[in-house]
Amino acid sequence: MDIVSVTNLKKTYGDFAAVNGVDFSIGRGEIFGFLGPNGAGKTSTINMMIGLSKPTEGTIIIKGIDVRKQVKKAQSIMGIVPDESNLYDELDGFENLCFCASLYGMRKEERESKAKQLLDKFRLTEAGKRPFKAYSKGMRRKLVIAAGIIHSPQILFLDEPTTGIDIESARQIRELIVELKNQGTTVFITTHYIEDAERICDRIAFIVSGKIIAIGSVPELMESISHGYMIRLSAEESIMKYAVDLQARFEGCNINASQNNSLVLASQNRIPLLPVIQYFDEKGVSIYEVKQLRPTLEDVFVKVTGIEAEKLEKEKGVAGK
Ligand SMILES: Nc1ncnc2c1ncn2[C@@H]1O[C@H](COP(=O)(O)OP(=O)(O)OP(=O)(O)O)[C@@H](O)[C@H]1O
Repeated sequence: MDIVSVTNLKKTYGDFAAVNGVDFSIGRGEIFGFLGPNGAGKTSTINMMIGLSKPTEGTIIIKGIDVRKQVKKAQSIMGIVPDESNLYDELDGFENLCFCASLYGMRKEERESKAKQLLDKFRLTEAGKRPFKAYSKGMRRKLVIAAGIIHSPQILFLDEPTTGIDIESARQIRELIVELKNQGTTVFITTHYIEDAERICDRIAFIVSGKIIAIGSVPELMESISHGYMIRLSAEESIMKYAVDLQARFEGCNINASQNNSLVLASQNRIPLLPVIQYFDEKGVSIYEVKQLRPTLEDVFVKVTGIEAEKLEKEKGVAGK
């Protein structure tokens, strides 16, 4: 059952359409990812969904609530984690969390115990006594996320949660997102890290220039590009010299050199393995590995967007990734 339904969403700044007719829905308990390069319209979309900015056109319904008409009611079931910190520099970690909890009407005892629990979960118990301004980038991001989930929201919005932070903090954040999903929370996440999207998202939308150009689960997106069949053969010695002969024998196969002592066979049809192995056997060459190669989400992204995956990840300064 869908908890979010977005229809024909548009945001224009003057003549420029930052979000240009976007439609998607999110199932309850799903992790839904928005993946796209700088300026694609990710933050503009999330800001409209959380009621921070008004759509130029379109509707956003969250758990039956029209966000444009009942923004406060919709926000009461949301957790919001912006890409920039929204916490107080002078307050310590514990005080910041308690303050956020008080905004959601949580009682003193409940907010203090939840704040302690979250500091512990993010391994920030010691840091919880220090002012927020003394935190590293990774610690800041973790505390902002803790503040966004302190009231146990039904749907969590995360804008670029792992951008520019250390590997360990990014891993802890991914684990937490999956844990929240397992407890029934729906998660909307924007990212330009293909690997993050592939690892944790149930469904992903690729957004470029304000439009969704592909949407689906990771396997669905992978199936959407015609890749044919590819296998890689690895031997103890160089087998490149057999490439021309192999190509002549196995019609429709393209043979490419891979690294070291490997060859890659590609074909639009299934490649019969036994005759290929027998061929090498007859030549006295033993094949120690045969691996089927599948397209990655990165291949799909590059194919449907025409944007190099490396460019996408380099855009935001990925120190520590
Ligand atoms: N307030 C604004 N006024 C004018 N243009 C804006 C405004 N906010 C965003 N834009 C433009 O809208 C486009 C989409 O911006 P948005 O921040 O939504 O993209 P994004 O996908 O989140 O990018 P990034 O990964 O860089 O954060 C960009 O071209 C941006 O310059």
